[in-house]
Amino acid sequence: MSGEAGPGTSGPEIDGPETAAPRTGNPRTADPKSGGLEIRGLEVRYGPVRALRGVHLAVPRGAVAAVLGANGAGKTTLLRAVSGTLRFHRGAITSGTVAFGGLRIDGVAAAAVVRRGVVQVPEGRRVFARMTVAENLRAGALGVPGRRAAAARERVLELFPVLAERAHQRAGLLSGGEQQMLAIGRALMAGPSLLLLDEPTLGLAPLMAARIADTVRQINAQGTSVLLVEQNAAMALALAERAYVLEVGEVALSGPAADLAASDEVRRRYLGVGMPETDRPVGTDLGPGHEGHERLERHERTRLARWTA
Ligand SMILES: Nc1ncnc2c1ncn2[C@@H]1O[C@H](COP(=O)(O)OP(=O)(O)OP(=O)(O)O)[C@@H](O)[C@H]1O
Repeated sequence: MSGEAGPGTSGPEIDGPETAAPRTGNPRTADPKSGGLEIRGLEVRYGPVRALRGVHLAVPRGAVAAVLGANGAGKTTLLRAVSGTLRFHRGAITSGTVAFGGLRIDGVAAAAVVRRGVVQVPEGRRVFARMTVAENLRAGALGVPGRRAAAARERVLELFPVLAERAHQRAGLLSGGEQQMLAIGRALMAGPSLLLLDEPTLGLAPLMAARIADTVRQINAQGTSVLLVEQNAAMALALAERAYVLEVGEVALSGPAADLAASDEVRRRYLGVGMPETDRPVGTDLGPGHEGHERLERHERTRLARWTA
């Protein structure tokens, strides 16, 4: 990683790549009550492509942490490594650990990671387009006991009243912003302790993006931790307590979000280039992992079919 992105250019409070390790020791022995996410020395590969290297990151319980970085920096890969969905994209953790609530979750199947309370909202608002809004929400509550699912549904509809109004509409007919609300709502149906959000404002008009940001704040205020990946650096730094900047698969900078927002380095490289992709139409940001999304969707459909059979 380039030395130019180190602490010298960014103020004393910001950790450079060498000092980004979280405080706790072995995740196997970490305090389960801490409830936080701890990533240590993470390396991820897609076949010969190394997408992440030596990544340390922590999201304490109840916190919002943001991950910034240019296209291809490895942000989505990081979320996949946490949610156990790498294998749907032909990727694998080749080194390091991911722990949540003091227990290792690397190597744990995606459905089991959800049961541990970690749920990802994938990039590109992957709602089930042909299913209704209500069916999409129900799909998010697979395996959740009835009473808890009903409470989760109530919470979701309170956060997003428009989803109640559109309950019987096909998800594919919703606007981009409404689809994003549905994608977040579906994730919340599982009652997560940690929500992984991948570019939730991508392609949305500024007003809708601000609404989504408000909702993220609300969700966090209700007790859910958030790991937020965003190219809209200004928004992410305003929401998060702590932030990480990924560059070509490595943590180049990390520290309190306010310090990063004030750093010349971050201002020059990431602020003011906040939303370069707002012109992209909703749902077309497929990138190299597109096939994987389809595999993941097939996997979810199979689970759904088993459940409804
Ligand atoms: N399924 C895949 N197969 C092979 N390479 C992949 C796959 N998914 C991602 N990559 C590669 O891994 C690296 C990190 O990609 P990733 O999508 O995690 O970056 P990102 O920061 O989320 O970028 P973006 O903002 O464009 O989504 C890139 O070099 C990308 O080309």
